[in-house]
Formats: sequence, C-alpha cells, structure tokens
Amino acid sequence: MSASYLLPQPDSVEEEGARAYYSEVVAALGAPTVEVRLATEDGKGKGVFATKDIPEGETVFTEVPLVSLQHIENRGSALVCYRCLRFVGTVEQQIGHKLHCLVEDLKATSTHHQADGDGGAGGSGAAAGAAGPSGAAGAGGDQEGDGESQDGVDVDLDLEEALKAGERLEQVYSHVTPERIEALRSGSEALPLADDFQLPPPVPCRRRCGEVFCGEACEAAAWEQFHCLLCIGPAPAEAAGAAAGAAAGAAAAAEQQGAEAGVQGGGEEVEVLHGVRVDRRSLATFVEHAKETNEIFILAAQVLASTLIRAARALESGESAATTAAAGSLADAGPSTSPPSQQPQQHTPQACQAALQAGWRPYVYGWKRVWWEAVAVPEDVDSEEEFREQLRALAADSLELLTAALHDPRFGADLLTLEVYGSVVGLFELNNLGLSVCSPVEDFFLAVDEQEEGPDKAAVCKLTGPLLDALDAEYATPCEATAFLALQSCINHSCDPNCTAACDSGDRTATLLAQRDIAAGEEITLSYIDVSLPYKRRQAELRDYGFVCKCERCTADLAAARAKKAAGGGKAGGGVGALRAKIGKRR
Ligand SMILES: C[S@@+](CC[C@H](N)C(=O)[O-])C[C@H]1O[C@@H](n2cnc3c(N)ncnc32)[C@H](O)[C@@H]1O
Repeated sequence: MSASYLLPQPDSVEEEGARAYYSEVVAALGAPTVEVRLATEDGKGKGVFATKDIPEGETVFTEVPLVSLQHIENRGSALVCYRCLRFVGTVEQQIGHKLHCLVEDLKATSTHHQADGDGGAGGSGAAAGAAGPSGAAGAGGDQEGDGESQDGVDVDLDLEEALKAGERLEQVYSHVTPERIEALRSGSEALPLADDFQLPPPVPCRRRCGEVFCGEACEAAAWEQFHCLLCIGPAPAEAAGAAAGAAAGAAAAAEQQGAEAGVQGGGEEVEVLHGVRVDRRSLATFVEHAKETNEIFILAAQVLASTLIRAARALESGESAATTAAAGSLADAGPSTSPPSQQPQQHTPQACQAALQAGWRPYVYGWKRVWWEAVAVPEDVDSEEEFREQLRALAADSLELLTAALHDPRFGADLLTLEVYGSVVGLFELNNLGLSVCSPVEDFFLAVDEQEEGPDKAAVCKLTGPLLDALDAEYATPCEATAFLALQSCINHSCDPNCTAACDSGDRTATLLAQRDIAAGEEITLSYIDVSLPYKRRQAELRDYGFVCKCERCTADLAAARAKKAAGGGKAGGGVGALRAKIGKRR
C-alpha cells in the first residue's frame, strides 16, 4: 500500500497546495493569459481558462514537457536527442540511419518467417517479432515460433508479410547499395544542398549506453534529471576499481541512509548515486522488458528516478514541499552546483516524507487512475476482469524489475509501489500529448524539388533521386514522441476545440495556439482525438480517456442521431482510440 500523500483522490486534493502549484507553473511559463481552475462548472475536474481576450492565431503559452520519450518504433526513422528530441548529425546521416534501419527491419521481417517455418507447425509473428527499426528488441505481443496457429491463417498472413518485406528490400537495393548506406551513415558521402540544413552533432551518453544528445548541456541535464539512475551503460572501470574498497562500507551505509557513495566493484555493476543503489544489469533487463511490452514503463521510470533525485536533493538541502521550486524549474534543473554529500546522514522519517513530497510535487496534482483501471477495454476482449488483471500483472512484473535495479531505503517503500507505478502509467494514459517534429530529411528533399529546373537540378537529382526512391514514404516520417506537460495536461477536451498544440522543431517545446478568438473567462480546450470522426467513433476513442464527451457538438450530434434512429436509421462506430492528443506540426 502506498503512502496516500502521494496519491490524493481528486476530491481530497489539498486546494491551497494545488492552487499555489499551478500559479507557479503559469508564472514560470510567463503565461498570464491563462489560469488553472481546480473545478470546472460542468464536473470535468480541473480546467484551464483564459484570463484575457486571446485573438485567433495568438500563442496562448509555450511549455517544456516534464518528461518525453521518442516512440521506440520511431527510432529508426529519426535520430534525435534523447532529452529534447532535436534532430542531430547531418542530413546524410539521417538518410543513412533511415535506410539502415529500414533494411534491418525488412531483413528481420523477411527472414523471420523462414525461421519460424523451419519449426514446422508454423509460428506466428513475422511482423510482431521483427526487431524495432533501431535494432531494439521486438515489440511483439505474439509468442513467435510457438506453433499455436491451428488454422494456418497466421502463417499465411506472416508469409504474405515476409514476401512483401522481401520485395521491398529488393526495391531498396535496386536504388541504393549497402556500401552507399554505410557511406551516408558514416558521413563519408556528402550530398549537395545538405549544408543548408545544419544540425547539432550527436553527443553520446557519457556511459556510451547508446543514447545520443544534441550537446553536452542536454547530456548533462538528462544525466542530472534522471539518466544517472536509468542509464544501462556500465560505470567506467577506473571508477569501479577506485571505489571498490571504499564503496563496500560506504554503499552499505548508503543502504541505510541513502547517501551518495560511489561505485561498488566486483563484477556486478552496482553504484550508489544520490543515495539510490543502482544495479545496471537489472536496469538493462527492465528496459528490455519495457521495450517488449510497453515503452511507457520507461517514461514511468523517468518520473520515479527524477522524483528520487529531487527528493534526495531536498533532503540534502533540508527543503520541504512548501519551499520547493515550481515544477517546470525543477524538471529542467541543470547540473547541480553543489557536490552531493559523500557522508551518510541520519534523516528522520518525517524529513524523508517531506523530501519525497517535494520531489513528487510535479506529479501529485496530475489527473490519474491506475493504468489497468484507466484504459478502455478493447472490443475484442471477452473478459474485462482478466484483461485488467493481465495489465496489472504486467505492471507488477515491470515494477519488480525496476525495484531490482533501483533500491532506495529512504523513499522506496512509499514511492516504488505498484499503486504509484500504475498511477504514473495511468497518468500518461489520460494526459499525454503526442509530439510530432518534422524531419530535416523531408525539408531537404523538398528543397531539392523546389530548385529551378535545369542542368543543376538534374545533377542534384541524379544523386538524390535514388535515395528518395529507396526511402519512398519514409523520407517524410517525422520524430514521434509522447510527453507529459504540467499545464497542458490540465486542458479539457472538446470536439470543437478553441486551441491546437504545435511542436517546435528547434526544441521540445509544445505551443498552444488559439484557433479562433477566445474571450476572457472562456475555457481553453484541445481535441484529444481526430475531430473529423463521426460522433460514435469520437466517443469510442474518448473511452481511452475515461469519459463521455458532452461538449456542444456531441450534444447536438447525439440529438441528431436519436432523431435519425427514431426515424429508422443509424449505425454504430467502433474501435479503440490510440493514446494520442493533438499532433502538432512545426510552426
Ligand atoms: C488531460 S485531463 C484534463 C484535466 C482534468 N480535468 C484534470 O482535472 O486534471 C483529462 C481528463 O479530464 C476529464 N475531461 C477532459 N475533457 C472532458 C470532457 N469534454 N468531458 C468530460 N470530462 C473531460 C476526463 O476525466 C479526462 O480523463
């Protein structure tokens, strides 16, 4: 059972604290055009309201996410900063990366079936088992090669998919050789016009875990915020060796007290950072599991890791929840200026609780329910109870792997619980914004196309044309990510919204734009779904957010549908909506 102070029920949210928190968030964003009201008149919970007239086309506010994650399946399409989603490298490297991942993916899909087929009974999952484009573990829910397919339908589908992948692979190779792909990736082939699209060079994580950043500053900020506790790269050997002796005692003390200690050597990759005992090998297992089941577990781990770090800092500095800075500034805190204490210190349970409350503050007021209760049940599921129990068990497995990787004797018992973990995943389910950042590769090919017709353009196209043919639609795939934002997450849905969200390609900020004149006092609304859908499809998609929409448009549509039914017409829609709010395009 988790501590109730971390998960107050919406109706028991301490008003003064929530009000103060959102005032700070609004002030930190420099967004005096809006305010957060803790309860809307029509029972939707919190909402964001205009405090002055906002003309159509104006920016309502711009916000940096508290956490964000590029979708794993998108990683082969866009090489971006792990923290801020900025494209990195060069246009040539981006093209080489796309082609390399595309080819690897196609190879895996086309050969997977053969491997399964060799097994005889016919396993399923040529597609499901394909490695992610980044070479990450497959995202398959199917048990490949288990011979469960009785009727041969799966086998036929897999075979079809494998054949298609084989054909597409041939098509790619008819336009570009493996050597050219490697030359683009390594930067040894330069393309004309590409210099017009300057990107920051990629900076690898200090532990070479595979993640890249757009600069030292972003690398350091991510490390300070959460990555030091979640990086799967091993500690440097010299650090491990030097600290091995001292750490045996220090880590044991930190076990008790949670002080910063150092690295514990002896084969196991165990370190104590910010008083948290981190087992890198177990972390790798946690990450693999998340990639195979639900990538959102990785985002949830970022929330918990950043909370532990903020709580540790609050404990060190003696801060209480009441004196901690606003969420935005906390989330974006740069590298700490004061070195962490090496000395284990005694802290009372009350001090630990106050520190944890301070660390958890950016998430305490978010609209949440545990994941397995929050999600809508897919229509093809027979037993709702079993379905929800499966999700709960999956979250429990994931948390078990995470707690094997992160051990914190001060805060763990309250924070690293299934209820908190499930609530963080549920928070994302109910609130996250889908971010879409345009690719410089698309801009590059558009610039090539826009050149004046003539011999110069023909010469450029001779080089770039085969790449475009090989990439096909992939050339325009943007960076796709999911993000949680403190203020945006308070905005309610309307099927006729007055705002849209857009994502800037230069950084990871999301900007809210008025799409019509908004009067002072009016509620700010966004659409969580595709509003071009008919009434029943919209409602079906909104089931994922756990409510029935009663906006003016829905009320009118419902009345019209009832009238039609009374007159003898009408047909049901269906389908479960993806977890996605408004997708923005670059301004
Ligand atoms: C992203 S949150 C919006 C902020 C939320 N009202 C709060 O109190 O934090 C999404 C949740 O708000 C509520 N909500 C949003 N739009 C709604 C609408 N049009 N009708 C009813 N409830 C809505 C639903 O409970 C939904 O799961």
